[in-house]
Amino acid sequence: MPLLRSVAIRQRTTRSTLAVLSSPSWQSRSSSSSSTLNHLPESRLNPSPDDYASPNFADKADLTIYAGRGGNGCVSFLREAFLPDGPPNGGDGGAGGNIYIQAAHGETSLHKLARRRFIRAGRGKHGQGSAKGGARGEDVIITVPVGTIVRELEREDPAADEAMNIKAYMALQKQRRKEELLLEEEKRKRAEDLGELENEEILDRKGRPKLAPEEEEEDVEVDDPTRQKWLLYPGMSKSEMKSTSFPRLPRRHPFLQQPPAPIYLDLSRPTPRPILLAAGGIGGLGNPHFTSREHPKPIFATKGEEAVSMKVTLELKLLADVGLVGLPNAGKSTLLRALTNSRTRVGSWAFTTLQPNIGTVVLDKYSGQPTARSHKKPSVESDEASDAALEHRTRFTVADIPGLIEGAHLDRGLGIAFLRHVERAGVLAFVIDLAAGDAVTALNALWREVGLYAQMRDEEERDREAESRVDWDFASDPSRGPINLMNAEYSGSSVFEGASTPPGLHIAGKPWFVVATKADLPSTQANFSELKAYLDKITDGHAAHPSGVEGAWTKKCAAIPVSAIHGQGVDRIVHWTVGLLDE
Ligand SMILES: Nc1nc2c(ncn2[C@@H]2O[C@H](COP(=O)(O)OP(=O)(O)OP(=O)(O)O)[C@@H](O)[C@H]2O)c(=O)[nH]1
Ligand SMILES: [Mg+2]
Repeated sequence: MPLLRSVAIRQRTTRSTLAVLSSPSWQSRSSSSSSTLNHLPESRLNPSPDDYASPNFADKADLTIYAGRGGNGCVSFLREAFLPDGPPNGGDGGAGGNIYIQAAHGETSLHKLARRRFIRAGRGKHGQGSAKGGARGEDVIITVPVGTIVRELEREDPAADEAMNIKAYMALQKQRRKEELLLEEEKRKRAEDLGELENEEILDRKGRPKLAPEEEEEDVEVDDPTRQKWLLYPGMSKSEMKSTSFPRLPRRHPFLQQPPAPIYLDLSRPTPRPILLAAGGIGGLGNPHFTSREHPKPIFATKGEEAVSMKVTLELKLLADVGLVGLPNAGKSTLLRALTNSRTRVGSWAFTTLQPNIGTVVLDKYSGQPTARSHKKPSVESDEASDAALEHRTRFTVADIPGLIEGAHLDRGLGIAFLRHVERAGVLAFVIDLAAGDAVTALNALWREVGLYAQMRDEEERDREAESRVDWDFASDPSRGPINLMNAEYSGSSVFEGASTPPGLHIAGKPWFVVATKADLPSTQANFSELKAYLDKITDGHAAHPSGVEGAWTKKCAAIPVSAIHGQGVDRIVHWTVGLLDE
């Protein structure tokens, strides 16, 4: 045993000496793998490709949500010594859990929801004997990032269907009774016309008019849907069940009204309170509710209501103030690093960035004193909170998205999936690599993709609106429409107002500027001067807006030369952006 131990110790020492011996080579290997891809010294702005933070991210999630169904009422009677036939004491069923949605600042991604796919609220517990009511089902609150859009795709509402069935059944019964009465009257008239002899044949023994045989056959019994809602004392036979007469179903009102279909929510601000998506089913009533003279000992209770289930799709549009748009490898991520504290990935190949990144530019250095002053006067329409934010702008956010390539609007590359994040940005910054060919051509190519994407979105939005309009007509109920509980902007009405706005203007109308990056590289001067001349022409109105959209923003098209990798010229971007944001 001691021998074994000594061998083990020796092995360990040899391994550790090996480690010591090999440490220089290991270090050199690690330094080579973590070195940058260019000759420049490694820094925060020129990091090695593996020096980055990559949070989990998803900007879409399809969910199926199930509200909880109500618990059943209970049929029970008090049983005590010397009290063989006690009064009914069945408890009521608990209500099912509701599903709410809430937008909160802490959330940044939908990846957790995308993985969950199904969300169920708790079901209400059944009532019990001794007048014990069932517990309520547990509610669920879905927390999403600010900037999420919720769209309902499909809904199943068994309670509403049941109510419809009952209504239809009632109408049918009424109609049938009316017809019967008419028939009776007719027969009586006929009987009066004929002599008393035939009279005996037509009227049956009770004096009611006899029905013709074929009429009796036609009379098909339709099952009473209200019977489905009752729950009978356990252990009763089917025939007993059929023969039991039930009282009228009591009218129940849910505590929370199910919002009408289709739900459409634009959660562009944090919601102070959760918003209801699916209301849980109502709990059933216990048998004491049905005690009456005819039913002194009711052997029935009502079942809990089935609850709504629906398919919803969540889409996150990041709410950044500035969107960086550029070809792959243009230097967007480096620029984001230079502007903010972001640790997004940087690499010298196309499609380094695979997911949108958001960074925050802190203007006040956390002192509460903005360095770049906002000159915005408070506007009347916007509410106080946003005014306050504008008055003391201490920070703004920048979104870096994967590079766009030609044909991105046709879903080539990665860009299209992420262009929607730029859609909401207040300002667009086109990042153009001065060392990668003609800057004007690059700018035009980028604008073309963005413009085509914008037009496509407009068409999509219009189609969607048309579809929902058809639905409303069908329902012939003007109050039904996409609800927007937040009073947040409903893009269907505010942005896309039919033929009055040219397609694509909601993006082309945004203020924009060009960041001409990699200006530190040799022979980029001429390229920059050409770009600047082109932008001046656009501002003066001698050249058309590169997107080709009429009425697009051409107020002050600027080009700012920077070297993001050295952090030079970046301050100008900050000042220029604040100026545009406060326009
Ligand atoms: N010389 C120089 N190189 C730069 C500058 N900015 C970025 N680069 C380099 O350009 C390469 C691409 O930079 P990224 O920031 O990853 O480019 P990107 O636009 O985010 O690329 P994708 O994410 O693939 O679209 C990297 O090797 C950077 O070091 C700059 O100002 N000067
Ligand atoms: Mg990138």
